[in-house]
Amino acid sequence: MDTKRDMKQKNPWHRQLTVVIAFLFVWGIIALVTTAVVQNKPLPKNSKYGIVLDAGSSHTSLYIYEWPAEKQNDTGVVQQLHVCHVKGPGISSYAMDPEGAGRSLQDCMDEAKRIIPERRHEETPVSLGATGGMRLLKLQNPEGSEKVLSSVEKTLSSSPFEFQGARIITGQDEGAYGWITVNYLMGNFKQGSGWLNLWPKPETTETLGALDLGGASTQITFVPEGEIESLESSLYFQLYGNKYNVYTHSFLCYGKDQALKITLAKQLQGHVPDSLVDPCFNPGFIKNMSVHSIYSSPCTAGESYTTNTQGRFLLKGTGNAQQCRENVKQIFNLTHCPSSSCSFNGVYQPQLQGNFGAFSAYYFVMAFLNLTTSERPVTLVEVKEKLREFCSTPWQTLKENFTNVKEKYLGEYCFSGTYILTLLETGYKFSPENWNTIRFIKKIGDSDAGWTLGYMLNLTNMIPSEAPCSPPLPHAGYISLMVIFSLLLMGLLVTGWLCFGKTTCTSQKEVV
Ligand SMILES: Nc1ncnc2c1ncn2[C@@H]1O[C@H](COP(=O)(O)OP(=O)(O)O)[C@@H](O)[C@H]1O
Ligand SMILES: [Ca+2]
Repeated sequence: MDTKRDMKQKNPWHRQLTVVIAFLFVWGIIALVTTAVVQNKPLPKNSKYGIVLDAGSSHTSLYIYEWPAEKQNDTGVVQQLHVCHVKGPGISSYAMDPEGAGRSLQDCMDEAKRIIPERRHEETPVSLGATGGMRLLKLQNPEGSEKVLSSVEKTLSSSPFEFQGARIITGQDEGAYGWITVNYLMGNFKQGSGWLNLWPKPETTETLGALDLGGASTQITFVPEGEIESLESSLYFQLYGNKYNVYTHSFLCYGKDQALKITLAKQLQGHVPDSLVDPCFNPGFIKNMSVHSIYSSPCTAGESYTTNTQGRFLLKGTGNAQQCRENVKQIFNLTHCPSSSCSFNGVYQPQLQGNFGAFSAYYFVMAFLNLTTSERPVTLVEVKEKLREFCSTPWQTLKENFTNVKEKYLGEYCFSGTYILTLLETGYKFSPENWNTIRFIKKIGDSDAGWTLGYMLNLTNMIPSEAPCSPPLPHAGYISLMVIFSLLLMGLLVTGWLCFGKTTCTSQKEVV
């Protein structure tokens, strides 16, 4: 005991040194933990925004998208923040009042100004894409369509946002961007990065086909199994390092509103009577129609006709789904096919492949008919049975049961449902066997299925062709590992020092 006390007395620095090292050790741990906590504190939300206006044949919608500024190249980070529905008809209806087209967008633009933080306005891209309605107007009245585009351009470019153009997009682009949207939202464009991704990626990643039904045009887009025979229907994408050969076709005039005009024109066969009995409308349904509204479209312009003196006729429903299907079938020409396989009107289509998401009017109509919400997929037989039952319901009963549904839509659901069935079965060749590959969808997550998101991702270069290089560990993981390893090292150091210190003491003791 005396020897020990002697030693401490002999070495007065020993205790102080231990205290200093212990203090440094504790301080070091506190510093490390504080750094980790501060570094991993969630950053304040730093979002960027983009605006796309979908100028459809029947209406215009303004979509606002949002994404975290630091992650814009990752897959699946862009989300729909808001949608504003423009009051009034689609911009193609303003050919006689082009200024009205631009004016109609103002309310939604003001709404976008309120929603997007002001400091982001200048850098927020805004663009407008017009689809089937404007494609038809351009065919019929090129000057009118230019005036309408200039008018909407004036409104958009006078907003504080970064104007990126107002243009008519091609049917091929409409199909392609719809396909990109649904697959982006489904997370199908998997990124290959990180140290855990040591395996080579499979050649083909499963993607979802896209079926879009509008009022003026309709698109089908999917990745087929083999080669795509026709160059004009073939798209090649390299996204996040994956390669895709995509088939797409857009049928102008086969949107449901134009298809109705063609179906009616086929029944009139150029002679307009005072009344037309039509199986595609409910029994008791009567509508006074103008002959001009049917024949003024470029989709029916080929047909010559003679009309009665008033230029109007009464459309009278009989509600017979089977006969309606026969009438609708007549607008699909199945007699010639110059390729190995076709959909209709001699248009090449490879064998259907994989699952499909059907959106836009496909969804509106099938949702109304209760053909989307079942736990299990609805069969083709059930769709036909539902249509038979719905079409035969008297118009008066429908009106009483669905007081909150727009009368224009309600009156057309029998035709629209039958048209969808015929387009999918007779047109695209879906059968009872692969009918269950179709899902009728409105949204994926919080974002609407449609072409606008894909359009914006492309316009702003947000889908890289190669997977972006990212560090093998996420930031939080990196900091945590650094702290753990540092603690381990310090622990080792202290243990070593204590042991070393003890040995020295012991040997000192022995020596003393
Ligand atoms: N609730 C609804 N029920 C039935 N049809 C609807 C409903 N909402 C929209 N539609 C229809 O969806 C279609 C949308 O087409 P739109 O995008 O305007 O045309 P396009 O894509 O051919 O330019 C129109 O036929 C419109 O009448
Ligand atoms: Ca559309």
